[in-house]
Amino acid sequence: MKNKTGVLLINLGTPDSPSVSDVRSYLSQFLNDPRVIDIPWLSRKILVNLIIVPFRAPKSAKVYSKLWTANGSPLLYYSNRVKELLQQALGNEFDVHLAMRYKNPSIPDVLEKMRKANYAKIVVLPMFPQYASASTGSALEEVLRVIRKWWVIPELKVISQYYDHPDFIEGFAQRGRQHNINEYDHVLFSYHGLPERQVDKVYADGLCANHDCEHEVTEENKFCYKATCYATTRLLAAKLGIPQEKYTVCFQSRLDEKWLKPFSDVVVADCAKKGMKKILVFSPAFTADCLETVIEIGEEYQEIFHKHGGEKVQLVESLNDHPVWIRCLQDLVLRER
Ligand SMILES: C=CC1=C(C)c2cc3[nH]c(cc4nc(cc5[nH]c(cc1n2)c(C)c5CCC(=O)O)C(CCC(=O)O)=C4C)c(C)c3C=C
Ligand SMILES: [Fe+2]
Ligand SMILES: [Fe+2]
Repeated sequence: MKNKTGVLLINLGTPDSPSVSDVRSYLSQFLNDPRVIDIPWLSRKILVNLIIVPFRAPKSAKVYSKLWTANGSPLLYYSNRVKELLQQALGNEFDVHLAMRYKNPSIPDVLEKMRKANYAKIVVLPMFPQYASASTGSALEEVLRVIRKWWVIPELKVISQYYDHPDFIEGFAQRGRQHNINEYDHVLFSYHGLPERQVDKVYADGLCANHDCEHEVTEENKFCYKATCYATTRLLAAKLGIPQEKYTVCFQSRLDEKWLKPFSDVVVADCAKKGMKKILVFSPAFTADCLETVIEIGEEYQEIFHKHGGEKVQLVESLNDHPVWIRCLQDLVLRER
């Protein structure tokens, strides 16, 4: 056992079931995370536990019921598939494990199994291509919180981001090529949104606005989520030959107005108002189908587009268990050897 390397894949997590109580418990764990709702403790407790969760849980539970399949939540189903396929690809020098930042399988439970396996080395690989404190940062903090108490702390390798990995880009490009891009009036690259203040916090001067994040990644902005989302987009658009005037980068799932702009739902409505009939939407912050892609883009944006005169919003399937995505993860792990 000792010569093996343990690989810990981490995804965001999903409720145990679409019931209101399981969704409430999931939202409560998720939104009480100080890296997600980054306001003072008392304000967060009041806002999250007395306002957001009680009102949101019943509504979100209805939406989760639509998302649920015979295999359960797509996020968990595909994360497990990826774990199995990555294990096959890496072979028996590695043990691949999967944990979720929120709910199950939990990071403490999975790490306890890994502690007992006594690995000389552990590679921690969050399934988020672009770094954000609310996703990657939170997952890594939780891993470190648990491992810091171990008597034996093994060699640890942490992969913070891979927004420009050639196989990450190629995987999404292959998903895009399943559609005839020329048939579409416009292409959206819709990323999960973030509060602007969270993006600003990666800078010494506290201001993303002082950097040219829409056009370049530099030493100063390399952990700026906005900059890496734009960088992923440039690489994907170049690979697929989509000219700049034919696509828009936008940010979805906002909780309030001070989140990254332009907002995806507004861009969708504007496309329809301009007379566009068919739009294609990539969502490359997510590596598996989930509520935010299947329902928010596939159903809610479809309704918005239709309401304003558009016809079809086509969501590009996420990487899910695509072989090129598995090759990307395999390369990220082997690089750490
Ligand atoms: C790119 C990864 C993600 C970041 C960054 C992120 C930030 C973030 N999210 C919320 C609030 C919610 N997100 C919800 C669902 C959700 N979020 C991500 C990924 C990131 N979130 C995924 C993959 C999912 C879907 C999970 C699934 O089960 O399919 C939800 C729950 C759904 C809902 O009620 O709308 C909330 C709430 C915040 C506040 C935030 C950063 C500040
Ligand atoms: Fe989210
Ligand atoms: Fe920035």
